[in-house]
Amino acid sequence: MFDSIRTIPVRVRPPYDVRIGSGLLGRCGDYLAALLGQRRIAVLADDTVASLYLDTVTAALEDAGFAVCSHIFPSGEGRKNLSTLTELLEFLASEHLTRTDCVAALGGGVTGDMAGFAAAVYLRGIRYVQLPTTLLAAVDSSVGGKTAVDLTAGKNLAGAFCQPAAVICDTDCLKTLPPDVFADGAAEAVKTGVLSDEALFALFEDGTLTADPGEVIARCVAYKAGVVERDEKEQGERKLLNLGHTVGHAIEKCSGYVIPHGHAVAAGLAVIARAAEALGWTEESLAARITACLSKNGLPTGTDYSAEALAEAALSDKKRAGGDITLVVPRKIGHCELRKVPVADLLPIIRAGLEA
Ligand SMILES: NC(=O)c1ccc[n+]([C@@H]2O[C@H](COP(=O)([O-])OP(=O)(O)OC[C@H]3O[C@@H](n4cnc5c(N)ncnc54)[C@H](O)[C@@H]3O)[C@@H](O)[C@H]2O)c1
Ligand SMILES: O=C(O)C(=O)C[C@@H](O)[C@H](O)[C@H](O)COP(=O)(O)O
Ligand SMILES: [Zn+2]
Repeated sequence: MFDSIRTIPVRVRPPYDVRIGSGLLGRCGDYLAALLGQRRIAVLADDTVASLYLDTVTAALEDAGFAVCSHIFPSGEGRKNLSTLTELLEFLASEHLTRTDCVAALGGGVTGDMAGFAAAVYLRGIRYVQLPTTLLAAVDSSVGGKTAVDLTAGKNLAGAFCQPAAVICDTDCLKTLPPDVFADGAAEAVKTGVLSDEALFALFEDGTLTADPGEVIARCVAYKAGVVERDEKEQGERKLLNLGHTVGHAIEKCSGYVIPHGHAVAAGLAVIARAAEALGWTEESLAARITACLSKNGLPTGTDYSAEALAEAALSDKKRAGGDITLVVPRKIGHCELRKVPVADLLPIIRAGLEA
């Protein structure tokens, strides 16, 4: 028997559902056929994920009447670039996909971001669905419609807002994740807990994440869906979802994208929490609580890169506007704020977070 399916609506225009449960990949065909009508679908996956799940997904889609083609590319953030995007677009064109057809992003956040971007620009936009297979993609990247690739100058610098038509999250996929990749997802989940409320954050302090990931995914998705519904194009509130990312993206860039996103965000979250406490912006002992929670989930709480290197790398951040940059500052669990500071202040702020 299958576990129950949790369904979280995302009320953007047009709205879509995030379905979370065990065994969903093997049953995705009928659901998608009912949603999209039977048509052609291009499944895009990295090599690791393809070897694990492509046969299951292809069979489920074909059984439901879809004509399926698939394209496999090498895994890793180092491949989230314009060259792979071009490869995906050329594949869709070579298969003569039309505007009534669909793309399926089968994989983690790298695949979801790139396949979503390809779907956003191919023929000026065709529909796509997210089939997240990492914890990070389940709790964060598959929802909300941010798609992107990295440029030499920095992280996610070319992209589009483009919402998926559906998100189908099969929690069984988490069973094949290496511990470090599971931890990457924990970083975004802890971030969500800090933004959301004490009750969600407590789940990551007490180990519920590993005991009941379906519940945690549903709660993180519900929080993110609310933010996206209120501010789809990141004009204000949605910037809060970048908590830990100013320094996190800088760490990724300094490492040449060898340090994965989740680990970098964890370190970035610890740095901004310590800086905020040292500068008197936040309640005492919050940084210690956040860093303890990150450690408990197998994540780093610091970095070897210098404040100078990180501040320089952060200059390409999308929250920079002219001479100012907007930071996401934790005040207490369940309350973070946007704080605009002169770019020149970034170095002493990061230094405070590294030294505290
Ligand atoms: N669009 C958004 O809102 C958003 C949000 C958060 C992060 N992101 C992006 O997501 C990316 C990180 O995503 P990620 O951590 O999922 O990385 P990823 O997609 O590279 O996956 C990590 C590794 O796990 C492997 N993998 C995936 N599923 C597996 C499974 N079930 N079993 C075994 N191995 C599996 C992959 O092949 C890869 O090697 C970054 O590029 C980040 O910028 C985007
Ligand atoms: O959905 C959002 O909004 C986020 O900021 C979620 C982040 O976890 C994610 O890493 C996102 O890709 C960052 O976007 P960026 O605009 O800062 O590149
Ligand atoms: Zn992120």
